Amino acid sequence: MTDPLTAPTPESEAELAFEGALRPRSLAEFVGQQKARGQLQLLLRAAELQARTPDHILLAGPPGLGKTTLAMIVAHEGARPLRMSSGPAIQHAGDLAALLSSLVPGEVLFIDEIHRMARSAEEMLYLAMEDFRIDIMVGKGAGATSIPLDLAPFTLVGATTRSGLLPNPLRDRFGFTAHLEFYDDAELDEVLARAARLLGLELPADARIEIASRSRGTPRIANRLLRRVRDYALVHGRPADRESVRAALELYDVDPLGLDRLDRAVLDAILSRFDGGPVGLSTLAVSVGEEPETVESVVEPFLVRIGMISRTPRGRVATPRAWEHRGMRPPVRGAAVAGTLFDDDV
Ligand SMILES: Nc1ncnc2c1ncn2[C@@H]1O[C@H](COP(=O)(O)OP(=O)(O)OP(=O)(O)O)[C@@H](O)[C@H]1O
Repeated sequence: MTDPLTAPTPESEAELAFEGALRPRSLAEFVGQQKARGQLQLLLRAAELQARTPDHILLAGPPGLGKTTLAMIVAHEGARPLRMSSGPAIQHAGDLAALLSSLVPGEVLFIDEIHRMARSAEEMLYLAMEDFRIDIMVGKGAGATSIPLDLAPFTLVGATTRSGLLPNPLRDRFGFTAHLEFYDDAELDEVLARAARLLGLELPADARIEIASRSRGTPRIANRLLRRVRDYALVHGRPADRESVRAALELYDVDPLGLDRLDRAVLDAILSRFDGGPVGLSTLAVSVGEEPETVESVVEPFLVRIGMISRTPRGRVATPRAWEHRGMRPPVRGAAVAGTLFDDDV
């Protein structure tokens, strides 16, 4: 169901390679996120002046806004080695112990989707972050003992699309949290200009604006749309101009606001099946055949941001703009909205 153009993470090797080629390598090359960038710069410089490892860093925000890129930059700017892992890969404390005990001094450890790490590993991480030490449990039951193991000093960079799911003790151990925001059109224009330059593609300003406005505030999506436009121009022997952008994006079903199939399915479900809401998250996710997490972390933030839906204590509700955008009329409301409140995870 997820659209490959706007899917939260790369779905193929080719896509990964394409993303890799366009990834900024330094803070100076990193577009936008001015506040987070300035804060990070200060933190890295202070660590450098004191010849120590930088504080642990938490990067929070929707997919595709540059969390992995920033983790790589933290390593690159300090000429430190980088180890990459992810929450789902750490399902036992032992997985984390193996990872931590093999770090070299000064290494940057990036854990993507850190909110999905096993609880037992999370607890081990507290001590590791604070004291660069872990306790390894040996044996079972009454005879079990713990052996302390010193670790090399490291910087943990955690990334999460759901910072609210992180337990407070873990969140508190990060020296700095950057909340990445959606990019505005001017920033996406800059991302696209840079990408076009790297790809050796001539992309006029009006074509860039057209792509930027359909990129859901997300550099990953801007770069993907650019790739499709480049293909279109190549196959049709046309310049990558505004007409090519429009034709290519129409072909791929990306509407003028950047809504893709899943966004439209979610909106249509709220409008048609639930009379505009309120509807709870899991009911909504089931009705569009998606995981609640995808609806919550990928679809909703953007629809809320562009004023299509609002989150209320009783569930998701479509706004007048959503009715208008989908060319539908809101129903005439009676005394109560019936039949939608059978899940409580709003
Ligand atoms: N500020 C930026 N300037 C230029 N390009 C960017 C920027 N942020 C992201 N990108 C581009 O978008 C792509 C996706 O970024 P990245 O993988 O860092 O996102 P992410 O937030 O880690 O996503 P996920 O949550 O899915 O891991 C990168 O390949 C990079 O080319």
